[in-house]
Amino acid sequence: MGDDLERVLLSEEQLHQRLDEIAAQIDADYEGKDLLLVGVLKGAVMVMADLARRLHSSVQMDWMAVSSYGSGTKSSGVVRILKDLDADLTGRHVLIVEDIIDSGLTLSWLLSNLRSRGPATVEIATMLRKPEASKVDVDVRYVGFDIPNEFVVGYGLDYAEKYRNLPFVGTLAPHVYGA
Ligand SMILES: O=P(O)(O)OC[C@H]1O[C@H](OP(=O)(O)OP(=O)(O)O)[C@H](O)[C@@H]1O
Ligand SMILES: Nc1nc2[nH]cnc2c(=O)[nH]1
Repeated sequence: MGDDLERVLLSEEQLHQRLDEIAAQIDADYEGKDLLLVGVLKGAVMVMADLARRLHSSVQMDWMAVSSYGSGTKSSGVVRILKDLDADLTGRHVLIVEDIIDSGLTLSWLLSNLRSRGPATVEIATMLRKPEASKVDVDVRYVGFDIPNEFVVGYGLDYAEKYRNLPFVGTLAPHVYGA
């Protein structure tokens, strides 16, 4: 995989240090409350696993898989549920866990979908956020890193289903895109 990478944007150590800080914040914010973490497949698998292990209280974890009806690489904001949650959200404290917010359209849809299920609270944690996300009115409680508007892979993020298992976040060399 090494030859396919252009540069490392965030090292494994940087990601883990930031997760330590975010987990401490979440522990403090949800003290005495039952928390349900909702991971958005597939990209959020790494951040979910690493974040959940850092939390001191016992949390529940559930998963959703969604697909945007966008053409090409852009999300359209029209979302189809491929796998729904098992949990009933009524009265629950829900924390959506994402790997990246790019256009923000997926999350905006997800937020209103989950809010309609009667939870006590719904908040969002994302490892990465791109500048475009600021155009959508979504309040993100926990952000790992604000990154430039570049296509990134690793730590759950793929290009054509590859590179998800890289332990860091990086950019791809032009030859990978066929340039
Ligand atoms: O803010 P947006 O522009 O809507 O993009 C963000 C979404 O894109 C990625 O998922 P993707 O559709 O690539 O699926 P994956 O997690 O299975 O790779 C990511 O995990 C977010 O869910
Ligand atoms: N792999 C990957 N998926 C994304 N989905 C939205 N933005 C990105 C990105 O930069 N990389």
